Amino acid sequence: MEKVESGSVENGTLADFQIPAKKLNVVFVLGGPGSGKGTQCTKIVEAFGFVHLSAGDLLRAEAKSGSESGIMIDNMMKEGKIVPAEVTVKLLEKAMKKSNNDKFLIDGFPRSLDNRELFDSVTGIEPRFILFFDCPKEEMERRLLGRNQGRDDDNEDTIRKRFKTFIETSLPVVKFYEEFDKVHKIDATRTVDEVFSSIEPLFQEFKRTGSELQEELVQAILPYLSCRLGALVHTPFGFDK
Ligand SMILES: Nc1ncnc2c1ncn2[C@@H]1O[C@H](COP(=O)(O)OP(=O)(O)OP(=O)(O)O)[C@@H](O)[C@H]1O
Ligand SMILES: Nc1ccn([C@@H]2O[C@H](COP(=O)(O)O)[C@@H](O)[C@H]2O)c(=O)n1
Repeated sequence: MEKVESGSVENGTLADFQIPAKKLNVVFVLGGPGSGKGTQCTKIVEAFGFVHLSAGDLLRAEAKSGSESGIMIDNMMKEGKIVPAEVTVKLLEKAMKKSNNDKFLIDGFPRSLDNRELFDSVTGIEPRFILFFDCPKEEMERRLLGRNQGRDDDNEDTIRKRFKTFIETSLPVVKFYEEFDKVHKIDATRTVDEVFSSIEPLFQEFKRTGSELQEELVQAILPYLSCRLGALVHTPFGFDK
């Protein structure tokens, strides 16, 4: 098993992170397979400027990358099993360090008590709260079979295994956080917009200010501006003909 380099951690902070762990805003998004986590994360990102990190997406990308652990990840996902925490935490840590943002929605994580414990000891990050999408199995199954995104695990056999893992391994994480009053349980059976309306108030404190929106705009147009500047420098008389 690959081990997370402990050299990357200093006093509960990610050493090469620009922002101390305590100042990062992390929300964990949990719920059964197909309960609508990814769909709502997209809407939260649009409205509140979070970075969306889906543990499942990171694992799928790693599986495709041809890395040493790729085949093991692929096999575990096909069996609906939880990939060893060392692998998933490392991928999340890497993705978080790459971002300048201080607000992260971590979707589909922690999926086991092992996931939770390792993330805590490696990053020192305490989640602000946990969104838990509550949805009956029949509705989740209907949604997964209709998703049509070419996922290898959206078939009846793997879906059955994913539900079993969810009940046996992931629900204990929700119970853990319930003890600390950190869980917002959301009725996920409603329409996408209704579900979003019910979670929106939980994110009001993260509403972007005017200057943050301005900064985002500057960041978005910077690559274009530097490209134009480069063109000007290389054009005789300093302008395009
Ligand atoms: N409230 C909703 N009502 C009906 N369909 C929905 C709703 N939310 C999401 N869906 C649809 O259900 C399917 C699963 O949604 P989504 O991918 O967001 O779930 P998920 O919880 O992220 O699943 P997984 O854990 O398997 O990645 C998608 O096809 C999505 O369009
Ligand atoms: N923390 C996690 C998250 C996911 N997995 C594996 O990925 C599969 C797909 O996850 P989705 O969130 O995209 O549905 C899941 O069934 C697990 O096999 C994991 O191991 N650990």
